[in-house]
Amino acid sequence: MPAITVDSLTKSYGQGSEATLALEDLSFEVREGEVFGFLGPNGAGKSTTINVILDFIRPTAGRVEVLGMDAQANSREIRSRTGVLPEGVETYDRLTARQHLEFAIESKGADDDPETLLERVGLLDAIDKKAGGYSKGMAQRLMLAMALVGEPDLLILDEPSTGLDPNGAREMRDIVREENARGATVFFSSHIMEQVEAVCDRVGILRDGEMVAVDSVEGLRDSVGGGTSLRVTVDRLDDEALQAVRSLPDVSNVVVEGEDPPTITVQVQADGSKTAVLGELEDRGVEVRDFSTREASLEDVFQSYTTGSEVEAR
Ligand SMILES: Nc1ncnc2c1ncn2[C@@H]1O[C@H](COP(=O)(O)OP(=O)(O)OP(=O)(O)O)[C@@H](O)[C@H]1O
Repeated sequence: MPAITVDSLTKSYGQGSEATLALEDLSFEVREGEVFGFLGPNGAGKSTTINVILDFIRPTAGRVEVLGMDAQANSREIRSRTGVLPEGVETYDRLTARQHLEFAIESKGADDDPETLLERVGLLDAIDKKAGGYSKGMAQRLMLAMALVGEPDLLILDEPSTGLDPNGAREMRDIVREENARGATVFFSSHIMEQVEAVCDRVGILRDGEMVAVDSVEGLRDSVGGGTSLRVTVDRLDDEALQAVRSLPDVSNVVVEGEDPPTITVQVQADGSKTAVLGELEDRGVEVRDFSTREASLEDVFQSYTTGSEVEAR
């Protein structure tokens, strides 16, 4: 049984000409026991999906099942077995971290110890301080501790690294791993590939309300094929030159990265194709001002799936 099944989900906000189509016929599964990274740029529809999963908003069409139950009919039971780190801070200024946790523990009928949870998220020092005086990162740590209450079967984390410094982001990843090792399924959203590739078994890439890729981190890595990313700055760009580069063998993901100065990035698979790209541009009368190369990363895959229309997804 999958932990989450999203089936033909459509959500539009507003009506008539004012309507925004946030999700369009979205389908995917999160398997039991996996860490699933839900990636997409701002506005792709990640929070909307999470809000439907938790029955905070109702879909326009389609259906969602969570832990084998209907998301709408069984939302109460689903929430009792799920730990949620929502997007944006939702702490109460006048309550301390201990009071926040006591409240969460009582509402879930759990028997966790607030001190143990706060120690795990690195907030034990501030246990009796009011949340109103917390930094963004501290508030985020407190919200995470609340999500961990009651050893949930499913953790849903919406942009969990928001407000965290690099150390905090690393600790967050450690907690995701520990929770997963305990048996929890983890579903987390991010707009930064780097944050998900270290901990995720699989990644789904969302763009404009549609899933454009779902694969294991390994599979995505294979799709970059150990190639090289070449970045070229030129004096001008035209369609003919772009088309010529696109039609070269062993060249993919030709993306116009900037207009001023005109810059393109290209993924090349073979050693010779780098010179072929530069040669092709010069043959078309385009002057190469500068170029650099680096090993292609998953970030390149993410970028190629989520930017502009100048994309040739492989
Ligand atoms: N309550 C709302 N009313 C109208 N439009 C909305 C509402 N909530 C979201 N939208 C629109 O739906 C689309 C998807 O938004 P959503 O917040 O789900 O994206 P997201 O991927 O979570 O983005 P972010 O990374 O910025 O949080 C956007 O175009 C957004 O403007």
